[in-house]
Amino acid sequence: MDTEAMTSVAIVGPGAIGTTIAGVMQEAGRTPVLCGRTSRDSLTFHDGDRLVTVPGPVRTDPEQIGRAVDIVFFAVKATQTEAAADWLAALTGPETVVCVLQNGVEQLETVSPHVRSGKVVPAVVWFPAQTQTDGSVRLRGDVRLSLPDTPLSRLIAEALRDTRCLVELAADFRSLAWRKLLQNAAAGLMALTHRRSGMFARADISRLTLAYLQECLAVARAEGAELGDEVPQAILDRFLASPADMGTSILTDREAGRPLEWDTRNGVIARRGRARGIPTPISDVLLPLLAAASDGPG
Ligand SMILES: NC(=O)C1=CN([C@@H]2O[C@H](COP(=O)(O)OP(=O)(O)OC[C@H]3O[C@@H](n4cnc5c(N)ncnc54)[C@H](OP(=O)(O)O)[C@@H]3O)[C@@H](O)[C@H]2O)C=CC1
Ligand SMILES: CC(C)(CO)C(=O)C(=O)O
Repeated sequence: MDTEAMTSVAIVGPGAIGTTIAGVMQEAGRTPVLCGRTSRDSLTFHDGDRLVTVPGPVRTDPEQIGRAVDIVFFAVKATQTEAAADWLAALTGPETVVCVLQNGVEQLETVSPHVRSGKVVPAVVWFPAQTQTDGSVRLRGDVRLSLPDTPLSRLIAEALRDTRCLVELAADFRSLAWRKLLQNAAAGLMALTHRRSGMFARADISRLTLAYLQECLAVARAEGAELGDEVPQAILDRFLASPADMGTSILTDREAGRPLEWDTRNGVIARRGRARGIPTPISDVLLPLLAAASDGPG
């Protein structure tokens, strides 16, 4: 994998995040192989200024994949990892590197068992993107990823070189990943209320968010994340500074009646807290509500 020209790239999960990464590669003159669940001729994303079309087709049958690629961006929801595992089997060989574009702190545990090379790079995805009713993707921020500072991550950064996706190699990836998880955990409140960022301006929601983030922070620190006392307020301030109509991918799923990534984004706090003897009373109330909003009878 010495030169850019030789690097073959596939995107599994051409949704909001997968389409954005396909789009930035397309802008730089590199068209990835698109692998999804729904057959489509092309993908489109726009950011207000630019509209980018990525030629397809979106392939839907892993058995039609003839050979392994160099790099896979794996961007299905965490709830869809098992169902998409056949793509990983078809696309990966001994040298393939899989970069997991999912929220959470457990990508290595959940995705590695499906990757024969064992070469898996977790990512923190910082940008908001949302699929619109016409199937196009709306990008609402600068395209930015953080990866652990390792040789495998440098191959991913190289594949995205000269695109508008900023790739940061983080010395303390664990802390960054937990910082992002805390943001996602708080965003889970939007899925419960069916409201967008504007709701954080309510005094009662602000108080609940801060109390919940304190609980999450205690667990994150016990897990080895180095996060300061200012983090809960900084996360709340970020929601307050966002456009009032800014949503989150778990709210998009809630509105579409799809399964929610509640365990990956919120359940993990209670699970890890329990394992470390840290009480999580707020999670203990929120989790059954998120779980019931996602799965099961009624
Ligand atoms: N959206 C955002 O702003 C952000 C999302 N994230 C995280 O990124 C990850 C991806 O989220 P997002 O892009 O929003 O999710 P989307 O639901 O928009 O995209 C998921 C894509 O995966 C496809 N898919 C589902 N099952 C399979 C399968 N078995 N095989 C192949 N493709 C499949 C879906 O197909 P179909 O179209 O048929 O449903 C869809 O195209 C999540 O972990 C999320 O939390 C992180 C930061 C920001
Ligand atoms: C964009 C962001 C940060 C909002 O919570 C996110 O991670 C998501 O939508 O899943």
